Amino acid sequence: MPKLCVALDLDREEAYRLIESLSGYPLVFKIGPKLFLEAGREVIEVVKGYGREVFLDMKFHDIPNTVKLAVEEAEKLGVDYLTLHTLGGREMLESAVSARRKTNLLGVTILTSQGEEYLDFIKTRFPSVKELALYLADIAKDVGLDGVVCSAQEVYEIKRRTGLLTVVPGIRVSGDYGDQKRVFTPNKAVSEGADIIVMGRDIYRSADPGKVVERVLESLGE
Ligand SMILES: O=C(O)c1cc(=O)[nH]c(=O)n1[C@@H]1O[C@H](COP(=O)(O)O)[C@@H](O)[C@H]1O
Repeated sequence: MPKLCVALDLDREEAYRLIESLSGYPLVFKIGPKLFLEAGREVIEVVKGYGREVFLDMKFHDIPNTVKLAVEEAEKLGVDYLTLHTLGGREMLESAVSARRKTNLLGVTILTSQGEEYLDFIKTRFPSVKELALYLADIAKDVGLDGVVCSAQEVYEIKRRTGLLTVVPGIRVSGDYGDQKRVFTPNKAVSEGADIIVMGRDIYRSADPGKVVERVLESLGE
């Protein structure tokens, strides 16, 4: 059964209100840098207190030793999912895997806010963003990551090639794309092979977040 992940790109108080109001639904809650810097580990405890899964989205991209130390700390926090950039390179990813115990390590391939213009500097090797995302997903598989973050544009091919857990942001039910470029509906993403879809603004900016969550879960067959 695919999962819905709610991105809590909010203030501490707003995030706590939203977590509480949505705590009855089987959701994954994603904590990014803004909320983590403001609320710290307390927000992780709040989510866990409701018995829900925690996705700590720090998107590490640093030298191998620094990333390894960060993964060790995330393990101590007991988060369920943790992100790092596959563009950080094979050695960095292997170093992260060496520190991983229980947390699902997710390699971000190409951000959903990036489009074809991103490729200008590596065009000779990769004719499209999709090709580059596939290449990075293959590395993620190779080094032993648990999953990848990718757009719905390439998730089918990534799933087919790697069998990894697939996490797909850039999901919209409204027409307001904001900064996202590669955008798909929940159904389309899931039918292409997404295991977890990530939704932020369409939920937390809605007048009735619970209703949006219910509709999305319903359409996913919950
Ligand atoms: O790693 C992520 O979660 C992520 C990767 C990516 O390629 N694109 C992307 O949008 N995200 C995250 O997914 C969420 C999407 O939020 P909305 O665009 O508001 O639905 C944000 O928290 C982003 O940080």
